[in-house]
Amino acid sequence: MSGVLVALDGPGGAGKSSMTRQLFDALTGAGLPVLATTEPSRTELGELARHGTDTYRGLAYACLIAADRYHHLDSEITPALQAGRLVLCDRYIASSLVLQRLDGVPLEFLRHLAAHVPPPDMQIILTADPGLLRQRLDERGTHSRYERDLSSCRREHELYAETARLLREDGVYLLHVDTSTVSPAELTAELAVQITALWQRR
Ligand SMILES: Nc1ncnc2c1ncn2[C@@H]1O[C@H](COP(=O)(O)OP(=O)(O)OP(=O)(O)O)[C@@H](O)[C@H]1O
Ligand SMILES: Cc1cn([C@H]2C[C@H](O)[C@@H](COP(=O)(O)O)O2)c(=O)[nH]c1=O
Repeated sequence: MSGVLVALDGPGGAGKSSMTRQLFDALTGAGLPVLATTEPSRTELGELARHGTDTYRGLAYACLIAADRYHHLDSEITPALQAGRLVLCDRYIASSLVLQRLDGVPLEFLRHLAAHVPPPDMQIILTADPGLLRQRLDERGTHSRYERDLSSCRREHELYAETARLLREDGVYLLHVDTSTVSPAELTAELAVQITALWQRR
């Protein structure tokens, strides 16, 4: 039996990590065999990518992120899917199609790098108004140079909207969710219903 891959992406501060944890708790509690994971991965290569945003940029960083994704697929995601598990991945291809473009990497090159990456069975894009994202990041603290100022929040927000359109055109099942108007608990419940329905249809 094959598993299901759900990717959560969206601008910094949209709530990807919080929602991944809440969905893990809700879906595990409902008896589903969930693996929650993240990109960059928790491997040595992933840690290099996660902590290397001030050292590596542009094409080189895009290749580092892509290498980590292929290694993550080989070492963790594909075995879990083959074992019939539900994989929740905090950041996946959509993050590259946005963040690496913020670095000036051409879309065509990024698509080429992702040519052998399996698309998720469900792509969730969490979003919120850029001003609110900025406020959340200022309160929580930023994680990287991509979260520096309001103008980068705005550009990231626009690129996620464009990326959502591109992924839909490619046939990816995509939910684009605004987190500014719904409470985290309501959102978790709503997304857990959608994921459970997908799980039952697999
Ligand atoms: N739906 C929400 N409503 C209000 N605050 C939220 C919501 N989701 C997340 N937050 C808060 O916003 C901050 C950022 O959340 P989180 O770290 O989950 O975002 P993220 O998308 O994973 O960010 P990053 O890309 O920087 O890792 C945290 O302080 C979190 O508590
Ligand atoms: C998957 C992915 C990640 N990144 C970068 C962006 C951030 O600097 C870190 C992730 O940290 P966060 O706590 O989740 O914000 O990795 C990237 O540039 N491209 C990617 O595809």
